[in-house]
Amino acid sequence: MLILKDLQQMKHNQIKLTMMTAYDYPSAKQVEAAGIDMILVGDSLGMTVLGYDSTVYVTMEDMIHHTKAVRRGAPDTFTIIDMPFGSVGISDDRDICNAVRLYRESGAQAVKAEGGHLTTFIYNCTKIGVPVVAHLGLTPQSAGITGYAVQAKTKDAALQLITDSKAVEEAGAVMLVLEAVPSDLASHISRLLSIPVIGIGAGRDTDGQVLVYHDVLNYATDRKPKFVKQYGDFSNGVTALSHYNHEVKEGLFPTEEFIYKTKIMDEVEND
Ligand SMILES: Nc1nc(=O)c2c([nH]1)NC[C@@H]1CN(c3ccc(C(=O)N[C@@H](CCC(=O)O)C(=O)O)cc3)CN21
Ligand SMILES: CC(C)C(=O)C(=O)O
Ligand SMILES: [Mg+2]
Repeated sequence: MLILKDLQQMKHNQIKLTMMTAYDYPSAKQVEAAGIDMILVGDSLGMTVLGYDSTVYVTMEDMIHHTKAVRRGAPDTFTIIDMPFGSVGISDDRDICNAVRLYRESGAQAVKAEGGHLTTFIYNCTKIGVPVVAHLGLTPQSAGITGYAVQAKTKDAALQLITDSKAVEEAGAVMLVLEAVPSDLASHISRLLSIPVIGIGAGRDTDGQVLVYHDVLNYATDRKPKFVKQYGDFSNGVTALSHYNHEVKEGLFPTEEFIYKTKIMDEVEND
């Protein structure tokens, strides 16, 4: 498995870092088999696999449950667990207890938390040995306030994002995810920081990219952000399921090859 040091070294060797979300055993197996560097068990699982219209309903238990399955599917891939809404940013003691619990119960190699206000939290985690990935720009847990719009479009907001990025690095963040920000700004921040900057909707000059598994594979997602490129098509699963439905209704399935055959009823009836 690539460890944190390897991943951080890749930035300095100018090798692009790849990250993809996974939420369960089969998706994790596929991401690992594809050779992707890192898995993010995103709280996007609330939308992609649990069917909520927002990430704010995702619980600590949801995150741990899904991450344990991911670890079984991808035991050799560096895995990051999202801290769900309400589990961080409330009070220093609670925040760190939640990070410790997610880290040790899930088996993930790092926790990720949204927002530039978390420098104390990042510092406290780092001090006791929990690696933290920071997430700035569009932070979906705050969508109730910001919506899902591109962030840092004004000069003040751009300067604030630069300040926050520097601050999370100084607090000890091991990596930074930048979501939905102008590409020139993301490029600047990537050069400014020593830690890897992973972009989603942040242009091509970040140190790496992350996308959501279900978006990349067109797997029953509702709407796609502009930054999504679809590389595969799992929606054709519906065609297969319709075919199954039809064959059972018409008595076409199961055929001989799928049937257990004995003469057991001869014996039962001759008794
Ligand atoms: N399937 C999925 N993919 C994601 O990338 C994702 C999730 N779910 N859930 C958690 C967050 C939410 N994210 C989102 C959700 C919507 C937009 C979106 O619709 N953006 C619009 C712009 C909207 C606006 O300007 O107001 C776009 O066209 O990109 C972006 C990011 C990213 N994350
Ligand atoms: C979109 C990525 C960065 C994320 O936080 C998630 O999938 O939850
Ligand atoms: Mg997330």
